[in-house]
Amino acid sequence: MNKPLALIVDDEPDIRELLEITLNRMSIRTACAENIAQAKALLKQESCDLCLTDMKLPDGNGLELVDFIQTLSAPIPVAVITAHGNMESAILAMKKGAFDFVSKPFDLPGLRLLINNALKLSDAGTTKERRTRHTLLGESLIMQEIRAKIGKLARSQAPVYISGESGSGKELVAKLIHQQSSRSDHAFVAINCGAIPHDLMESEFFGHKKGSFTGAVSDKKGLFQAAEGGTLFLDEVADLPLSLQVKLLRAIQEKKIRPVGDQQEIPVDIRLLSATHRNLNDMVRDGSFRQDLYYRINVIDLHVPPLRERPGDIPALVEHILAKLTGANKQDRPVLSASALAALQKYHFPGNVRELENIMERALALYDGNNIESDDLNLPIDAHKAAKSPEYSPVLGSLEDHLEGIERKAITLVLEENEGDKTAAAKQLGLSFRSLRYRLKQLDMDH
Ligand SMILES: Nc1ncnc2c1ncn2[C@@H]1O[C@H](COP(=O)(O)OP(=O)(O)OP(=O)(O)O)[C@@H](O)[C@H]1O
Repeated sequence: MNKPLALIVDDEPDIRELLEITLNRMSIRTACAENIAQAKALLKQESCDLCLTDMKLPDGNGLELVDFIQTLSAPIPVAVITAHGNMESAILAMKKGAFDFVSKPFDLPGLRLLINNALKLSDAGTTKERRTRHTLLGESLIMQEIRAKIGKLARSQAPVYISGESGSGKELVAKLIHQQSSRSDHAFVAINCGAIPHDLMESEFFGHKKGSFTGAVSDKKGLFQAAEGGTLFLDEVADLPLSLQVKLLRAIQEKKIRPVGDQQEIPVDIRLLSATHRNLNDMVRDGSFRQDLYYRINVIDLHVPPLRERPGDIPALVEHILAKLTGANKQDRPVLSASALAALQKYHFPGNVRELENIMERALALYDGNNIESDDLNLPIDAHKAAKSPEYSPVLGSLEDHLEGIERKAITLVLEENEGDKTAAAKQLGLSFRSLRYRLKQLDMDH
C-alpha cells in the first residue's frame, strides 16, 4: 500500500522540518510549500491525502488555501496551524471547512492524533454505510439538506451546536455525525447537563482523584475521558452553571482537562457536539451563558426544524415507528387510515417526533381491526390552539392577568395530557423542571 502524502505549508523552515520529521516517523510522506502559490501548484500536481497550513503566509492567509481545497473535485482534510491562543482564526478556518486546528508551539501527541484522524477521514467514505445504524428519516427538502450537512460535518472536528425543539431529533443528528465520522470506532458519550447535580458536575465532567472531596473514595474518570477518541454530546448545554462554563471553555481551548484534586492536566481528544431546546442567544444577552463559550461551541450550527413545519415527513416516520413497534412481522402491522394521517399532519406536535412515537404506541394498544383511525390516535387537544385566548381588551383586566390566564390554561392542558407528570410536561412546554415548578408556585397551582 502506498504511504499517504501530506502537504505542509509554512514559511518558517524550522516548522516545516519539525513537521516533516514527525510525519515521516509516522510513515507519512511529505511535500512542502512556503507560500500559497506553491501549495496550490503542488495540490494540482500531486495527489495529497491531507494538508497542514500555517495561517500567516507571505502571499496571503491560510484561509485562502482552505477555500481553495474546498473547491477541488475531491477535497482533502485540511488543518490550520495557529498561534497559541488565537482561537478566532481557528474558528474562522473551521467555519470555512478546515477539519481541525493545531496551535504553536506544537504538542506532539496532539499533533499525531490530529494527523491520524485526518487520515482516517480519507478512507471513512468507503465504510460509512456499514457504520450507520441510525437513520434520520424524512423526505422534506430541509431533512434532505440536514442529511447532506451531517455527511459534511462528519468530516470535520469542529464543534457543532444543534438547536431545535424538544424531541425534534437533535440527539439523533449528533449520533449520526459521530457514526459517519472517523471517530466512529470510539465512544459516543451523551450527557444531559440538566440532570447532573451542580456540586458533582466538575467531577462528572473531568473526573477526580481519590480523597479530593468527601465521598471521593477512589480515582474516577470523567465523561471527557470516557469519550476519549470519540464524541462528547452535551445535551441541554444551556443548563451548565457559569462556574462549569469557564472550565469547559478551557478544556475546549487547550484540549486538556484537570481532574478535581489533580495537579496535572491530561490531554483529551474529543469532538464536542452540543444541543439545547432553549435560545442560547437570549441567554448570552441576559448574561446566563458565557459569550466566549457560545462562540466556541457554536462554530457550526445546525437547526432541526419542528415536526409541524415538515408534515410531509410524517408518513415515513409513522411507517418506521410502526415497524419498530411491531417487529419484523408485517402481517401484524396495522395501516394508518387516510383520515388519521390527515389528523396527524394537522397536529401541532409540541413534543415533535418523540410525541409522534408516543401517540403511535398508544394507538397500537387501542386500535381495533386492521386500520388505525383518527380516534385511536387520541390526539391531545392542541394546547397551542386551545391556549389562544380572545383578543386582549383592557376592559377585561390588566395585561398581566390576561397573560397569566393564557399561561395557566396552557400549563393545565399540558399537565393533563401528561397525566400530571411534571417532568414530561416541562419538556413539552420547553421549560426546565425547575422553572415549571417555579411557575406553578407563582400561579398558585402547586397542589
Ligand atoms: N428524522 C427522524 N427519523 C427517525 N427518527 C427520529 C427522527 N427524528 C427524531 N427521531 C426519533 O425521535 C426521538 C426523539 O429524538 P431525539 O432524542 O433525537 O430528540 P432531541 O431533540 O434530542 O430531544 P430532547 O431535546 O428532548 O433531548 C428518538 O427516538 C429519535 O430516534
